[in-house]
Formats: sequence, C-alpha cells, structure tokens
Amino acid sequence: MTDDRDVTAQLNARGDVAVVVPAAGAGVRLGPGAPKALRLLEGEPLLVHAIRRTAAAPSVRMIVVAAPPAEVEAVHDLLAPVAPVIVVAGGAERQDSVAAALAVVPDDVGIVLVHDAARCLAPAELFERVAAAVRDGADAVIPALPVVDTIKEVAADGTVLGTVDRSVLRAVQTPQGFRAGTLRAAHAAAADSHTDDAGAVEKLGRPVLCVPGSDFALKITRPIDLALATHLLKLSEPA
Ligand SMILES: Nc1ccn([C@@H]2O[C@H](COP(=O)(O)OP(=O)(O)OP(=O)(O)O)[C@@H](O)[C@H]2O)c(=O)n1
Ligand SMILES: C[C@](O)(CO)[C@H](O)COP(=O)(O)O
Repeated sequence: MTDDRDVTAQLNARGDVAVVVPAAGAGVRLGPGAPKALRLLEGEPLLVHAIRRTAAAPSVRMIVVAAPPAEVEAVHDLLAPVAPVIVVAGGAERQDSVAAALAVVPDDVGIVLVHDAARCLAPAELFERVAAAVRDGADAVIPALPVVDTIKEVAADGTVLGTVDRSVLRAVQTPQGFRAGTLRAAHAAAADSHTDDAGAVEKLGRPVLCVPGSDFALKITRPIDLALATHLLKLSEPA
C-alpha cells in the first residue's frame, strides 16, 4: 500500500482545503445491499462519483475517506485510480466517522470541508463556493436550498398543529466548510449526537453562514434518489 504522507502531497500542493468524506454508512433506507457508498450508479460506486468531483475542485489539497471498517483496504484500492486519498475506518455514527477522518488531517491545513459520499454528484464548483466563503472570514459555511413544499407541524396521531413559515427554512447539504480549529473544537465539545457538523458548531454558539446549494448535491437516501441521480448524472458536467 502507498505511504499516506506521499499520497497527501500528490493531489494539489497549492490547495488549502482538506475534505473529509464520511462513507461508512450502511444505507438502511436504500434497502438491503452493500454499504451505500459502494452501491452502483450507472456502473460506478457512489464513492467513486463523489471522489472524482471532490478531487476536481482546485482548492482541495487532500481527501480523507471514512470507509466501513471491513472495507478499508478495498476502498483504498477502488479509489487509487481516481484520486490520491487517505482511507480510515469509520465509526458507528456519522459523527464518529467524521471524527476519525478529521483526526488524520494535518494541523497545517486551515480549512476542512465535510462531504457525504451519499451526495455523490455535488459539483466541484460547490466545493469552491463553500471554501471561498470560509476563506472570506466565515467560521462555518453550509450550502442550503430553499424549502419548496408547505411544511406542517404534526402531532404523533397525525393531527396538524400548524403551518410553519417556510421562508425562514433551508434544506442543508454538504460539503460543509469550517476553519479547521472550529470544527475540531465543535467535535471535541459535542456531547449529543448531531446530524450535521454545522449543528455541532451551532452548539458552540458560533455563527454558521449559508451559501446557495446545488440541486446536484441531493443525498441518495431512498431508492427513488438513485433513479433521480441516474438522470442528474446525464445532465452533470463530466468531472
Ligand atoms: N456510521 C456512519 C453513518 C453514515 N456515514 C456517512 O454519512 C453520510 C450521510 O449519511 P446517510 O446518507 O444518512 O447514510 P447512511 O447512514 O448510510 O443511511 P441510512 O441511515 O439509511 O443507513 C453517508 O455518506 C454515510 O456513508 C458514515 O460515514 N458513518
Ligand atoms: C449532513 C447532512 O447530509 C446534511 O443534510 C444530513 O444531516 C445527514 O443526515 P442523515 O440523517 O444522516 O441522512
């Protein structure tokens, strides 16, 4: 296996960004099969699509993937022809996987992006937009889209309690970008589970900034998302 220190030097020495890619999830909502990041979209694993786009972002100096523990070697071999990456074993929860990958990011990398393998069609330009906002001074940056449906608050028995003002709501994506020290502090302080890394930063009381998200950054969660992604892939720029 290649020495990881050589691998980090190969991607883009001028880049100032490390991207941490949690890819260790089972994909329970997708139904029975391989771990989600290894399932195929038009003949290639989701993780390959994701890493190809991540590596195409000029700011990215290094990529760390958190793989299912049993698949670390296989993921390393799978990604070797795509881009130089470090592969670590992920954990039981998404935040454990992010923490494991963050632990190997060197201290001299100032900006860290966290990107779900499941958002495998997020374009390189989205990485650049998020990284630029961190470079411009934000501590934490998230790509987000307006909510398009009417949103109701509903009781456990199905009774509608009210209609929420959707103009103040956003659907949040990845890659999410952080000053490296902010992300490390948020993870160190996180006592409860959080579904996204910005949530941990919010709990520190630090501001989080939204930038426009991308329809291509949809998260593959259910089988219908794979069908949607198959069509989006045909519309997306080759990475
Ligand atoms: N223990 C975990 C759980 C999730 N993830 C990653 O976090 C991202 C977002 O998670 P999600 O889409 O919810 O994936 P799963 O947890 O695999 O989905 P499910 O809840 O349906 O099992 C995915 O790239 C997934 O691989 C991870 O690295 N480690
Ligand atoms: C990080 C995330 O993709 C932002 O939308 C999302 O929170 C992951 O949540 P999930 O419940 O693990 O799918």
